[in-house]
Amino acid sequence: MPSLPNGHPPSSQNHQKGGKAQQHQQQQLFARKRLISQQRKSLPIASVERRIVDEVTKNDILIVVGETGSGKTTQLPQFLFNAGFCKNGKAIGVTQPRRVAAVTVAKRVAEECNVELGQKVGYAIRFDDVTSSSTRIKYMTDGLLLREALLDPLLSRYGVIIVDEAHERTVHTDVLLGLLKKVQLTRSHSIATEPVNNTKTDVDMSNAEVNSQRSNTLKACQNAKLLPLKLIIMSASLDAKGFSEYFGGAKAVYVQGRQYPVDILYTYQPEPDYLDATLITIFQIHLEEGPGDILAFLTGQEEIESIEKLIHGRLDKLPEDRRKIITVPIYSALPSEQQMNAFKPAPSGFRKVILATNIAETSVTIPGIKFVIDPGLVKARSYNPVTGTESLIIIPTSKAQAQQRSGRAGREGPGKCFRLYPESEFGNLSDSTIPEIKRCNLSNVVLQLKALGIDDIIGFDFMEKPSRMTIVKSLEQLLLLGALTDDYKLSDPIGHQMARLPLDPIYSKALILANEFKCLEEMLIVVSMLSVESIFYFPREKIEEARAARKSFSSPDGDHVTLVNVYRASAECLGKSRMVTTKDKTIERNLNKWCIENFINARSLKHARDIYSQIQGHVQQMGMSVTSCGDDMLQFRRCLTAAFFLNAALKQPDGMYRAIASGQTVQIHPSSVLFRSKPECIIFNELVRTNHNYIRNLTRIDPLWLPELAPQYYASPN
Ligand SMILES: Nc1ncnc2c1ncn2[C@@H]1O[C@H](COP(=O)(O)OP(=O)(O)OP(=O)(O)O)[C@@H](O)[C@H]1O
Repeated sequence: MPSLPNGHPPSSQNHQKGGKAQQHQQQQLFARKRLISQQRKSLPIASVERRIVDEVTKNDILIVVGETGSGKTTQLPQFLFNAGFCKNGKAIGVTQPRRVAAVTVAKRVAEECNVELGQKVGYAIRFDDVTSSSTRIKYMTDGLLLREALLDPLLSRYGVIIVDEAHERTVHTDVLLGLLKKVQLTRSHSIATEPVNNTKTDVDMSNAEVNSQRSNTLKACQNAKLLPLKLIIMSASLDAKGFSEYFGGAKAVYVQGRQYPVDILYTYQPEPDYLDATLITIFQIHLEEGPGDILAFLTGQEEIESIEKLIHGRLDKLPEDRRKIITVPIYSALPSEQQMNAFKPAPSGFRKVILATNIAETSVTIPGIKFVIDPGLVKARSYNPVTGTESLIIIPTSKAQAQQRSGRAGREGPGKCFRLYPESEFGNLSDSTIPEIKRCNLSNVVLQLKALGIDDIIGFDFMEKPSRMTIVKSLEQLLLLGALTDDYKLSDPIGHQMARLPLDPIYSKALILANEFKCLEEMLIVVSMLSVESIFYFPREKIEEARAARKSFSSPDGDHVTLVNVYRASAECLGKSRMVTTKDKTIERNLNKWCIENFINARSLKHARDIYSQIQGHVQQMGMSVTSCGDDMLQFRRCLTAAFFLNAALKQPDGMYRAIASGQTVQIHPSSVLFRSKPECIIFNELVRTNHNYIRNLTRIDPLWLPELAPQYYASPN
């Protein structure tokens, strides 16, 4: 019998209490299992299990289209597992465009299968792998599967790959589709074999190990008879015809029926201010509708934060008993643990209002959501290959996106979706979203394809080809960054190192250079801080105090050094080493306090610190040592120039700037610490297009450094 801490045996009363509690817990568990089993049986897909298994058996490529919530993501992999598709030791891989979906769906499926997460069912996303050698159903982001292909070019550990939410057409999905087509063809022609088991991820290995593993895998596959790869393309809002044509007339299966109805409501008139309309709708639902949580779609972190404040401001004016609302933000720049808060139930009696970007648009089931508010807008990437500039713009959603958004309601019972535009406008929306590959800089894609051994990028079998000009521009950029040799092959070691870092090529190069310039610590800080949104926080009611607080960190050298100052100060305030992490509760409390006092966005800073430690792990694995240049900011600015030389701008007589590479006229964003001083020459990280071309995140440089540090670009006669 276990004894209590004071040495006494537990009393029989305690024992009884423990026994009752345990019994109650067991009853609850049993009831939950029964509920889940009933839910599964009632899903529309449950009635076609046999048919789906037959179709997958007969067809190597299958397109599955079914209503949102019909059970595709959670059930189909289980059907295939139960039908014996993993008997040969192979796994079923399911890709998702977003991390949050991969994680939450894996958790649900593990629960449905009654197994521990990471065993039979697991997930893997960038920086977080919850799988083991026994994992047979693996949810992951599409980007992660692409990285796996770097080491295992024939994806030999998978018997089935399901590309879920293919309608989203992210850049990764499109590249993956082309790659999977090629892998499938190669695998069906290969001879003889044993499964190739890679348990290491690329970051665990040195360059030589990576190359040797790739070539071993290739040899094993060539000498081996790999089972053909089964490929399933899935979505609720898919252009099945287009996908079928791309895959040589692949068969499409339609799963009929939805679980619960969702009422769609439109406004009579277009709304002049969608944020205000969102706010009004939230309160209308709260005051007039029955119980149920609300999911509102907004376009970004800043909007989410401002609506959050407005909600709380208005709540204060309501009678005490009507104030029971909790707000939960969810957007991609939020760390995964914080994203998971959206999935936790609201305290009893409270209504949860989730303020989300399109990150919560597909695949996820957020328990409790009954009402969806959709203003019909989304922030999307846009790329101009002529100037080589990428920017984020707010555009109307497509019909497919609107359908996905409404599909987040009606998953546990009937729901309502409030579209904040007239019904006539819905008819004018485009059917599907323009594939991201047609509206972004492709340097990352080209680098990945080169690392996969695919050299002919223009000839690659994309479902929809990006423009030739965009590809050429990306090749040029990679050449200038030193990732490619003169004959456009991946350079060694720089190109290989850049491909292994899970960052934009320009940031990967910045880290490699910083290692040489002995300021890797500062560059890691900058890359981490630039990976999150809005470090500084300017509440309207305390704007002067917030400005004064920022001034205390400001550097006349520019925004990058200012970010380094913030990061260092945050660590110093904790009295720890500079690189302290934020896992400890006391540290977290101190950090929060410090952030409030200094008008720093605590969420963003914590996220930046987490990213810092993750990338630090990567660069250390690659053999780099994280040294600091201390206060020698000259050295650091020179390094920034060597890395971001493509984004240099010169002041013009009228006070505007000319971006040297694109020739565009740009101006300094008012949020920059250099807004007033307007130095002669600067490098910048971001071009934001509103009614002006604004540049953000700047550093003052000496123009003479450009030909010295980037002779490949500035010393050439062109
Ligand atoms: N985490 C969860 N908690 C509660 N119920 C869930 C959860 N995940 C899934 N479900 C239930 O399972 C149903 C099917 O979900 P699933 O994600 O498989 O549907 P889907 O057809 O893939 O939808 P979508 O096209 O929107 O991704 C949901 O409607 C919901 O009832």
